[in-house]
Amino acid sequence: MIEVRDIVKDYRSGETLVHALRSLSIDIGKGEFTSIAGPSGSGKTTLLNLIGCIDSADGGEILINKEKVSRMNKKELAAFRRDNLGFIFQTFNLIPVLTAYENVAFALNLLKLDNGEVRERSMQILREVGLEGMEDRRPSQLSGGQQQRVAVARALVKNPAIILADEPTANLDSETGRSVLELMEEMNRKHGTTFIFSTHDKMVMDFARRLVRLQDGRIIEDSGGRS
Ligand SMILES: Nc1ncnc2c1ncn2[C@@H]1O[C@H](COP(=O)(O)OP(=O)(O)OP(=O)(O)O)[C@@H](O)[C@H]1O
Repeated sequence: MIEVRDIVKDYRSGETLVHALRSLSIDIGKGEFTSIAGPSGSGKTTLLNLIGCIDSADGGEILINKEKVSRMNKKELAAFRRDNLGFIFQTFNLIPVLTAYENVAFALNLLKLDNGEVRERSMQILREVGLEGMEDRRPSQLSGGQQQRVAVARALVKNPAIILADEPTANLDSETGRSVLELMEEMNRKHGTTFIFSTHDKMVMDFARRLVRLQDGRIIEDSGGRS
C-alpha cells in the first residue's frame, strides 16, 4: 500500500547540508501497525512528513495505493491528504475553543456531508474511543489522555486508509500512553486502518507489531511487515 523508494531528503541549515534521509526504502502494507523508532535527529519526523504528503523529497519516489504522491503538486497533495490520511500529534493539536464533539465534527467539514451524518459519525467515533458523555467538554476540561482520544477520534472520523502519528504518547504518562496505544490498536483491528507512528519510548516499540529503527537517515533494523 505504501512504497517508499530510495527517498532522499536534505535540509540546508546555514552553510551545512543535513542529510535527513539517505536513500531510504520501505514497503508498508495495508492494516499494519508499525512503529518508527530511532534517536533524536534520525529522520523519523521527516519520513512521516513525506509519507503524510506534508513535505516533498529531494530524490526517490513514494507511492500510496499505486498513486505517485511524490510527483503531485500542492493542490493534488492536499486533496490526497484529505481523502486518504489522518494525523495524530504529540501535542494533541485540538482547537481550544471547540468542544470534543466540535473538534471531531470539524474534520468532516470538507467532505460535504449533511448535518445528520456529521453528527452520527462524530458521536459514533467518540463513543468508540471511550468519550461518551464528554462530547461537550473543551480540551482544557479533559485530561491529556482524553485529549489524545479526541485526536484519535478526529483522525479516524473520515475513515482514512492511513493514520500517521508523530510521537503520540510523548506527552502522556506511561499508563495513559499505553491505553492510547491500545485504543489505536483496537481501531487498527476494527477498521483496518494502517497506523504508522514514531517513538522514542521502549514500551511503544514493544507494543508495535512491526518495528523499524532509523539511524542517521537510514533503516538499521526492520522486524518486517505483518498485518
Ligand atoms: N526544517 C529543518 N531545517 C533544517 N534541518 C532540519 C529540519 N527539519 C529536520 N532537520 C534535521 O534533519 C534531521 C532529521 O530530523 P527529524 O526531525 O526527521 O528527526 P527525528 O528522528 O524525528 O528527531 P526527534 O526524535 O528529535 O523528533 C535532523 O538532523 C534535523 O536537525
